[in-house]
Amino acid sequence: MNRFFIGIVVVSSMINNSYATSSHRPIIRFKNDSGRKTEIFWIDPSSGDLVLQTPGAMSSGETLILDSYVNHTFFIREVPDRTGTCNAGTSIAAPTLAPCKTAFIKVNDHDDVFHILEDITVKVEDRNDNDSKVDSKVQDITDSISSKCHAHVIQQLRSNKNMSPSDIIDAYAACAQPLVANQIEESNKEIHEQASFRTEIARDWEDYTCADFDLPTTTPKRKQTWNYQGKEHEVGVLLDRDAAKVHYVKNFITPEECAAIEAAAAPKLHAATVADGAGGSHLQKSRKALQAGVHVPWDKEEDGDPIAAVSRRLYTYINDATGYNIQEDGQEDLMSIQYFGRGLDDPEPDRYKPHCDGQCDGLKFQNAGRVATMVMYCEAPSKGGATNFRNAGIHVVPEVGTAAFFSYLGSDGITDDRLTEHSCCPVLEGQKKIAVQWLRLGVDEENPWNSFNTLNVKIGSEEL
Ligand SMILES: O=C(O)CCC(=O)C(=O)O
Ligand SMILES: [Fe+2]
Repeated sequence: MNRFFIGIVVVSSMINNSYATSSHRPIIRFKNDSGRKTEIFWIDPSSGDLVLQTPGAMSSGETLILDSYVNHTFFIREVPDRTGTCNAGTSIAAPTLAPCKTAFIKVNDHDDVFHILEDITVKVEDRNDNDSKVDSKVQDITDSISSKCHAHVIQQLRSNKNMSPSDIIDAYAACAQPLVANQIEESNKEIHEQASFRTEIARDWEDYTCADFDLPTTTPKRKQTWNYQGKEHEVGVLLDRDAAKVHYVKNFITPEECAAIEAAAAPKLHAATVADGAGGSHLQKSRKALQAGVHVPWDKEEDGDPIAAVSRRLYTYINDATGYNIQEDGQEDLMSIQYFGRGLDDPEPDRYKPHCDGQCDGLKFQNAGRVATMVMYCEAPSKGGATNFRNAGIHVVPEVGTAAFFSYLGSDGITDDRLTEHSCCPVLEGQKKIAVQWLRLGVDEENPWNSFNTLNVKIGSEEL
């Protein structure tokens, strides 16, 4: 076989359409950019059977073209090499016989290209991803509106030769306005459909990833080092957007610092609560853990107090990573959170379902809200308990001493649009102990965090 051949396989008849939810049949492409062999299966929704679409596996560089149906799901699997090993020769931490990586995708009504990447994650090239397609679509729309209105104005000019330049402009505007409004409505509808599709995929991803105890921490986009007081820390940059950053930082918290936080928390541990959306917070099923706030003794910082030391380190890291320039005055206490595993069969395990710590609605930031979080892992469970960012496809497996940092406010004052939504997967075996600092912007000594309710409205200033 010609070794420069880039295979393209077209399959159209292997999938039956009895479960189609739309008459549109998107043409989808799987492009194997993973550098290894993969197999793609269609999941038959009636039986759950995996139907192989790539007999003999798909080599790296090959493209598989399918005409599919909206809502159909495909399962992608890395094929072990001749030695039975997966991930061989990659930058992914790959001990021999590391588990083969897998992924799922769901088809929407676009003719999408699914790029299978090195770590068998899937990057979807859709209209949003592809600037040139967006540009040409915008061009098509403006061309269509302007040619319609041009014709309309010419017609008016023919019947009324005395039109003044301002009449002509008015006539053009009267024609274009409803067309533009109509187009905006159409676009909003499309954005809404895409958002609900993403939410659906994210829900599946959350369930699959939390159930996969062997899933490693997502491979960072890049690694860098952070130097603090003469010590180098490895940083993995997992997500790097202006309004949404996720990093891990290794060797961030010491056993002594963890012990000091846990000792201060021990007498005050109580069931954790969740903001109720009406300004207060209550016990909720979505969050099952024990927690206690730990006051940071800033006055003992100079004496080397371990809680103050790790707190200073985390404020410095967050300001270095974001430029927010957050000060410690008026901030929330450090929170010690503990989850206990009660076995694989526990119907209601300790966990924290997907949530945002602060505002993540893609809207203007409301003063005094949370803008960043530092989760520091002091004890790691043996099964479950990863921190999972389902909308960003990021999974952080707790490792004692490591911290997960995330921030959710852009430099333009607009908050993240759900990419930093995260969960603590069910903790099934062992214990997970973390120290969490939620950081706010706009609080200070005179306006501390608890002078605002959970809607960030200053207490006493609510409109009646
Ligand atoms: O347990 C974790 O990994 C995340 C905890 C969390 O999201 C929180 O306390 O806000
Ligand atoms: Fe959280």
